[in-house]
Amino acid sequence: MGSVEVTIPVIDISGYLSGDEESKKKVADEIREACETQGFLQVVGHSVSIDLQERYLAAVAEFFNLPLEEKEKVALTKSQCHRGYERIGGQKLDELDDQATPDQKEGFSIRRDRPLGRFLEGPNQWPEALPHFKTISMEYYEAVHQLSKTMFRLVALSLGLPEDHFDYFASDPNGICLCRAHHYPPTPKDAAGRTRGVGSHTDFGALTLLLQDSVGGLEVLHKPTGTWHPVIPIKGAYVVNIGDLMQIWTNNRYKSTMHRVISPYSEKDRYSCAFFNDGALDAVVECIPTCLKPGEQPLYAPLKVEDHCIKRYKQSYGAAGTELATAIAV
Ligand SMILES: O=C(O)CCC(=O)C(=O)O
Ligand SMILES: [Fe+2]
Repeated sequence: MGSVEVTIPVIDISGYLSGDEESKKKVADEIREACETQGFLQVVGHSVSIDLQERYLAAVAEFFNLPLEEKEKVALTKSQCHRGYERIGGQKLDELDDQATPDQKEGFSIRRDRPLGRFLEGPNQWPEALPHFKTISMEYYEAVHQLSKTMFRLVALSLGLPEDHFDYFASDPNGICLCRAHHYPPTPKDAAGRTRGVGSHTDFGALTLLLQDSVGGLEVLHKPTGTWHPVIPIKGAYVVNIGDLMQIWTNNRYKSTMHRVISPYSEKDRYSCAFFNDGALDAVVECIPTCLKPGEQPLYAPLKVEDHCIKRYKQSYGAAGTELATAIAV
């Protein structure tokens, strides 16, 4: 695939979690290097157990296996706060091609459960046909949110900032984190490599943690050559990538990289789950002064998370995203 080799670094963070100062520095250095080059890395030696990941992915597979009418009972289109089931083609995430076909994936989104409030704030929807799905999903949500907070701490250290610099954002109890499970149906040989699981996009938030099974298909763009490179699945690992907000904070020092899911030939279904930490609606993201080199100016105006999310939801959900944004504006 092209003549350049792009290897996504695998970083073991157990030394950081042990609290040993030397190891903390080493891990922070590795994170910096990965964020400055490709903006993607894989994390192992973390706090989420393989047992929990496996139980969760098994429950996700059970959910997507339900008859369509059961899944439609908890459809995202019935939610006023963007939670629940998205059928195949519900979202179109392609920033490179206007004519692209909608994404060939189903999704199921959850966030923190709360009363209906502002944009994206409200209750989750749960399938009655699968009573244990709520318990395991929320257990997984809490565990991956915890790891997300850890990753923000590591990113802070990697930028030479106090370790708790992003805590207000990553741990805000009013945060609008999104945990979205995906199902990509098997791809027949004649469609392999051409089926768009997810179109090319960057992630809107600050930092994404993705759990993927062993099927593969996630690819990242190497911008200088325009070539795509696979993120090889590693059992138990999280693919961590920089999102748009972190790119703004760091004035492009940390890269929010285009990625996509191309479906390889497979008789197996692919399952993945992405956790996006977008902070709270009122958070304002702007260039961190120490990320400016002498003589440099901020490349982006300060951005309120709420405005940014409304814009990006409209872009990727079309009419449905617009309805959602209008609903909250009144
Ligand atoms: O399922 C995957 O591997 C990636 C999904 C993704 O990039 C996204 O949901 O933003
Ligand atoms: Fe993504």
